[in-house]
Amino acid sequence: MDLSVTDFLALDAVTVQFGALRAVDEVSLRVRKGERRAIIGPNGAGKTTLFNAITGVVRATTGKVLFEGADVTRTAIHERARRGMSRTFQITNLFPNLTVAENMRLALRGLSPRKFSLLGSPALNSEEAGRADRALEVSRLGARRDSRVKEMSYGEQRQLEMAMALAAQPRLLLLDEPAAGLSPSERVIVSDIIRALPRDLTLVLIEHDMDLVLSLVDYVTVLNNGKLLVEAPPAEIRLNKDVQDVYLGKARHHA
Ligand SMILES: Nc1ncnc2c1ncn2[C@@H]1O[C@H](COP(=O)(O)OP(=O)(O)OP(=O)(O)O)[C@@H](O)[C@H]1O
Repeated sequence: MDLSVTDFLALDAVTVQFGALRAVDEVSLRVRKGERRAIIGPNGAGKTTLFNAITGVVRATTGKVLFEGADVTRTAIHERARRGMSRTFQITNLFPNLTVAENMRLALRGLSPRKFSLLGSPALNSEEAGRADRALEVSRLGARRDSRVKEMSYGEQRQLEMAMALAAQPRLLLLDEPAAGLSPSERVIVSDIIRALPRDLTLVLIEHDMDLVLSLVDYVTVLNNGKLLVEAPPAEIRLNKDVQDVYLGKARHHA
């Protein structure tokens, strides 16, 4: 077996502890290059904390995170980003008074809005501008470059977040609830965008909408109380009794 293919992203017994709470409890998983993986589970299961441990927002208390064979467990966020990890957040992270193009510039330069206003509007070089344009096209915002973020729909704002994450040309893209808060028609747009992403881009996504998620991914990891409950292809997930008890049952009660 080719280890460089099988172990694109590997978590070995990762635990993230907040005081007495094990938000993530000895989770091990392997994601292959080009795979599309969903992380699902009820509220508080540890999904976002697991994302944070992968990207470096929090450090694993114990266990290891390996990215393309390198141990990145203690590596800073920006260094993990430089190695090819990119993510979106559950809550939008945009600058509402700036245009789409200006937000893209900030994302590419990693600047704060304060520095941005002090420096004016530093132009992108042609390679960066090309990347920004391609990411906007893929995210179906090619015609919205000059729109102010605050004038766009929430769905378009989520698309812009995706464009900003894609502009970094990641090899691993992590999407935290990309369809949360969207209308049914906006969900269709976001799922079409995700489906059309290059197949060699490895994708890990958290999503509460089961129909959406099961139609997008190759494999599903279910967390419950910080622990890995089930790993299976989408077709098996709906039929799994443990998943029905723990996840679908709770989701029905929420509805
Ligand atoms: N910084 C923190 N300090 C203390 N506890 C935290 C922190 N971050 C998360 N938690 C707790 O860890 C547990 C897991 O939270 P997490 O946000 O990872 O779950 P989740 O599966 O993403 O939930 P949701 O679906 O509601 O977003 C929860 O009990 C949460 O309250």
